[in-house]
Amino acid sequence: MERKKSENVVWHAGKIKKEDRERFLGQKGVILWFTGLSGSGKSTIAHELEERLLKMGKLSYVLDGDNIRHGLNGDLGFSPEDREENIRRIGEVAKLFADLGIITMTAFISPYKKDRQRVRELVKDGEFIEIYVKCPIDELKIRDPKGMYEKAIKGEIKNFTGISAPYEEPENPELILNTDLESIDESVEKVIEYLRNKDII
Ligand SMILES: Nc1ncnc2c1ncn2[C@@H]1O[C@H](COP(=O)(O)OS(=O)(=O)O)[C@@H](OP(=O)(O)O)[C@H]1O
Ligand SMILES: Nc1ncnc2c1ncn2[C@@H]1O[C@H](COP(=O)(O)OP(=O)(O)O)[C@@H](O)[C@H]1O
Repeated sequence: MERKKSENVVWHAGKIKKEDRERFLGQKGVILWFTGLSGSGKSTIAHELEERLLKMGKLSYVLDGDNIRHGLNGDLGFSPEDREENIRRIGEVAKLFADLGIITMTAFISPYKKDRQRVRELVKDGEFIEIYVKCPIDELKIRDPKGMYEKAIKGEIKNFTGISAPYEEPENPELILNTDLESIDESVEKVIEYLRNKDII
């Protein structure tokens, strides 16, 4: 989607920098970008991780459909163009949250490689952590908590990711969580270990 660049708008740099806020919080501001099919576990794992991090004294926040697709992106549907715009806006919001020093999690299918890559390029190296929440489609058809796959298979929902719309798998994600093989706790622990190893927490 072509967007008009803002003209005659001058960037105003604040006195307080990201590093100052990070020192204040005792953590690094990063984006944990969960990507994967509907029902793979993005939202479940992100919210569980948010709770675990808070118990450890670390501040995080989950951007997901509840606070984005019902609000900021309430005007967008599921065409390729709308999904692209969905991810573009979420990327910009996630960048702002990470700039605050918050461990920012996003839980969106984000099916297109180029859209995820564009978000990666918004922030510094190491600040975009792509987490592929992987689960075979056959398992998702069984989980199907909202009956969405059943409807999509019957053709009652058009362009449904994994059934009638594409999902482009990450090539080199920082982490892969196999939610058909590991428990929610094991996945959460893998992310915490990654954050510790990279001195993010
Ligand atoms: N056509 C189609 N394709 C895929 N998903 C669909 C579709 N229509 C509705 N839904 C429900 O919307 C949720 C996914 O929205 P996302 O914002 O994550 O999608 S995307 O990143 O823009 O592709 C996801 O809901 P949750 O699983 O509750 O997140 C889907 O079930
Ligand atoms: N190992 C697992 N990891 C994450 N979710 C799991 C796992 N096993 C079963 N589930 C279930 O799968 C569903 C995942 O739903 P959700 O987190 O909303 O997915 P998404 O955000 O990717 O659409 C939940 O009902 C969750 O309880």
